[in-house]
Amino acid sequence: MLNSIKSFLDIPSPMSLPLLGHTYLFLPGVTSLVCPGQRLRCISDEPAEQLKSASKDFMDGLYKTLIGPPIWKLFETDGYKQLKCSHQIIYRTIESYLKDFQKMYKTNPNFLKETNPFMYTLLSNKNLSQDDCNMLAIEVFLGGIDTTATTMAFTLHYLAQNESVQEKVRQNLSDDSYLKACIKETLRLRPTAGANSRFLPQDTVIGGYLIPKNTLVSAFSSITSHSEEYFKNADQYIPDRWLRNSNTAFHKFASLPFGYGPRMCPGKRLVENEMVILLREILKNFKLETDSAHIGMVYRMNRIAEKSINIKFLHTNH
Ligand code: HEM
Repeated sequence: MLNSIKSFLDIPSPMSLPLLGHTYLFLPGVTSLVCPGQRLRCISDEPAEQLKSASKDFMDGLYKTLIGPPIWKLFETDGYKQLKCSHQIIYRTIESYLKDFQKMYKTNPNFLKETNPFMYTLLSNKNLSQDDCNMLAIEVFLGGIDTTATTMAFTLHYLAQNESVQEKVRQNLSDDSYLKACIKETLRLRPTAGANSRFLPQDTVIGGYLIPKNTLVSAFSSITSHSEEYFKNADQYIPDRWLRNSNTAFHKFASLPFGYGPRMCPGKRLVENEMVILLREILKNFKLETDSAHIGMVYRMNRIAEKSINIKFLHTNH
């Protein structure tokens, strides 16, 4: 059955979400041009704070708006108001930054190409309108906020819980592969996306069933990634299973935290690098401890921790 996931996730379907008078384009490939750290570095402190709180409201508002019957189409519900207000803040902030980049593109395109290839690619694409550029830039922020924060927080939680794994990370800090294995193991146990979904553009046979065109099909890899059928000791945090030299083999579609195919997450490489850099700095300087035992996930727009993740950071030189 897992092999059949490929048949529909591989569909190069264009996807757009018309909302709030704009169209979210989700163009594959475009956001993958963002360098690590760039999306945070180009925004100064105060607007970054505003964006942070607006993006939380945006995710909450979007969830409340899309989860129930669409009464927001008849009148503005509280969720819709939250969504609209946060969207305006995000849109205005990004728009003003984009204007600065546009000036730079006109006066010194080569400098922009070197220092911000993402913005250069957006602005030099003649098929994109001003609104398209704004929406794609917004995607880079919104696509990566909750997902990255949740994965970071859970990785710190698992490392705090598993002292021997934490020590092994510290001993292998110069080599990214063990830290990457920890991130993969966090995403296996606590993936921020419950499922990967596609609307079928044509009638498609999946796992022996004929599914009609336009049906929304979801592969719940958050279930298979937790299943003993695919992972031995599935409930345990064992990053070693992801190392190249480990003897454990498992199906490549059993854990798909970044999706698969033309619409898979374009932020994957960026976020892996960001998290490795941050985790390495934290573990160099701090020993992690926690009193929390099990922390599950709840569904919002992305899956997030069901409660606060509390971690003690103890200076290693004390
Ligand atoms: C741990 C962090 C992240 C996780 C777990 C994650 C996960 C995902 C998943 C599961 C999808 C849907 C893939 C599919 O349907 O096949 C997705 C799509 C997307 N992600 Fe991420 N993501 C993360 C970070 C980021 C970051 C940092 C960015 C931006 C820099 C980003 C931008 C996007 C965009 C734009 C899409 C839509 C792609 C499309 O539809 O073509 N993500 N992500």
